Amino acid sequence: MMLKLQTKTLLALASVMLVLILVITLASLASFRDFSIRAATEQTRTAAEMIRVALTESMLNGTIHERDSLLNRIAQIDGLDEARVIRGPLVQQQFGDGLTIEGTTDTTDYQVLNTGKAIYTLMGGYLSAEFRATVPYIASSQGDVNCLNCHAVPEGSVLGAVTLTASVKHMRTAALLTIVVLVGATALFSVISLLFLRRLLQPLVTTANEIEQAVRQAKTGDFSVRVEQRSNDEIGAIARHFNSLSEGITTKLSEIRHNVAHLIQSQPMANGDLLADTANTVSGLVKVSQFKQAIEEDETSEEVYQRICEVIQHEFNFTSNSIYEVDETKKQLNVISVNNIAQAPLEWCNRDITEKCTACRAVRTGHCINGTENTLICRSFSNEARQNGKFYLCLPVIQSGGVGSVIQLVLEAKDLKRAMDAKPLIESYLREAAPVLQAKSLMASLRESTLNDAMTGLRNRRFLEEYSDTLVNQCKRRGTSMTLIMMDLDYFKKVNDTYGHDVGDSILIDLANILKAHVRESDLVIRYGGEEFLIILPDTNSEDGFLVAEKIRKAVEEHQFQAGSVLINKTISAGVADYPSDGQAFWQVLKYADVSLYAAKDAGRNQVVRFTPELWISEEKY
Ligand SMILES: Nc1nc2c(ncn2[C@@H]2O[C@H](COP(=O)(O)OP(=O)(O)OP(=O)(O)O)[C@@H](O)[C@H]2O)c(=O)[nH]1
Repeated sequence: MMLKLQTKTLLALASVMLVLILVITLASLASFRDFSIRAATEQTRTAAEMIRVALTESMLNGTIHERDSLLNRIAQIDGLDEARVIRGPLVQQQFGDGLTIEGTTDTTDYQVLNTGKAIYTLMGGYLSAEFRATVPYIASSQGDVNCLNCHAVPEGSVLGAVTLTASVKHMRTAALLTIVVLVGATALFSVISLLFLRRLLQPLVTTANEIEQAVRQAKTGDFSVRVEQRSNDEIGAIARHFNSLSEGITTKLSEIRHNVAHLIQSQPMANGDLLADTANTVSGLVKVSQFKQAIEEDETSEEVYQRICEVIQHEFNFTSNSIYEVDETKKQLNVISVNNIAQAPLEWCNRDITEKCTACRAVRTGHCINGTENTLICRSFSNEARQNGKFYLCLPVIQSGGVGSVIQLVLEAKDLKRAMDAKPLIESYLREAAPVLQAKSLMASLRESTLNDAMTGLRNRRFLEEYSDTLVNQCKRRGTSMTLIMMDLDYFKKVNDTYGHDVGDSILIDLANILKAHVRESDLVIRYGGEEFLIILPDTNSEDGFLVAEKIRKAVEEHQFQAGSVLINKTISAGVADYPSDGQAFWQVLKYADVSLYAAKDAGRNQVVRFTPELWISEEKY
């Protein structure tokens, strides 16, 4: 059980006071007892001396036989209760037993007669009111009267003793009275002190209780509780400072909250704990900023999407999700990832969204599609998923005013609240990702454009420079060969000269289409120079490659090109070389294909020549 501050202080003070009273009582008792004994000792010693003098005088005067009445008179002295003389053995020997009362009565008498030392004692215990003194009379030849004149005893021997009893009752009464007064005064002082202290502690205790209450509330994020300022002393100052601290925290937190709301464009999550909520949201924003830094340094949009996946999975713990991207034509949706797996098959939406991107409601409207309450809001959400109790939240990523991609969270009933709470922060991530994704895709298409030939749409020589290593590595990895076909239009100059460059251009475009139409999707058609084209056939040996080249040659020969208002026929010549059987270096094989092309030209054109080592007569090394 926790003792309150006030109770503890009052208990401590009460204990101190009790001990003080006890000490005062005991000290008073001890000192009064000591004083009583001293006073009674002095009194009885004086009385004993008087009796001795009186007895000596009686002996000298010959009235010793009247000593009985002398002792009775002495016993009448105020404060003395009894005076009794005891005759010692030597005196008894000399003068007989004496009076009956002069015999020894108790051990104290014997002890005094034997030792010659006086005994002073309180009779009957510590608080007794009766004091007894048994004082010996010692034979001495010194002083006024020589005892040895009358007593036939040796010097220093014990003649007898006198036992006196005196009442110390009046002293005890006085002592008890004093103690009562002292204790009473101390008790009164204690009570007054306790009351005063209680009054003094009251504001401190009340303020402390209120602060404790306010701190308790503050721990739950509620800083609205204020403490009443009851005085102008330090306690009042504590209350005042506490209030201004709470005020400051509330204001600053509200300010932070306001700024955070501005940043995430929504009210931050609020579970009632202002501090914890704000801290959570701020740390969420810090992560958003770190995310932004990371994606800016990423190279491709794929890496950015990968990071979005990681955030959704690890930061927000939504494992079922999809990411879709609107393609360049703005007509289709590409699946970027499903459940964090890149380019996985569609799982949560119908196929129609990939064929027509406006089938996706998020793409069509550019708004967040909240399928957490009504899963029928988007018809493209998979029926199967709906029947399996799945919900969804689709967040569009807006780029240049249009939807660039869509992040879809697929949820179970237990995740709905969590998803709605997380939505503003996820949207913050997406807002940061949007311009970066746009920049990456612009960069990619820019880069793509530098690798393509603008007129024919074919890859260009620059692409070949970048891609040749990949092609070679693929061949090595798969253990296959690839065929390079270098081809050139025959007498193309004539076309330009006769029909003009525009006709020449259109013939080149037509030729590019013929070439593309006669190779596989995986083959590469490159505009290598003006009217020179290179076809790369991966995983193809030179025999098959030769057949492809021949097929193309034939197709061109049979094709009629539009030259202004007339149709004309054109032919091509081609040289075929094979990597790696003709050469170990890509550019060497390319040169061999070129050499073969020129051999075809030399042989009369409109033909395909397969490279043979005899064709290579140059000393030039690669
Ligand atoms: N219209 C047009 N002509 C081009 C283009 N690139 C190159 N040429 C022309 O193609 C012609 C090539 O001529 P030549 O190298 O003499 O070859 P050719 O006339 O085809 O004769 P052979 O190759 O020997 O059969 C030149 O007149 C170039 O100007 C282009 O993009 N458009």
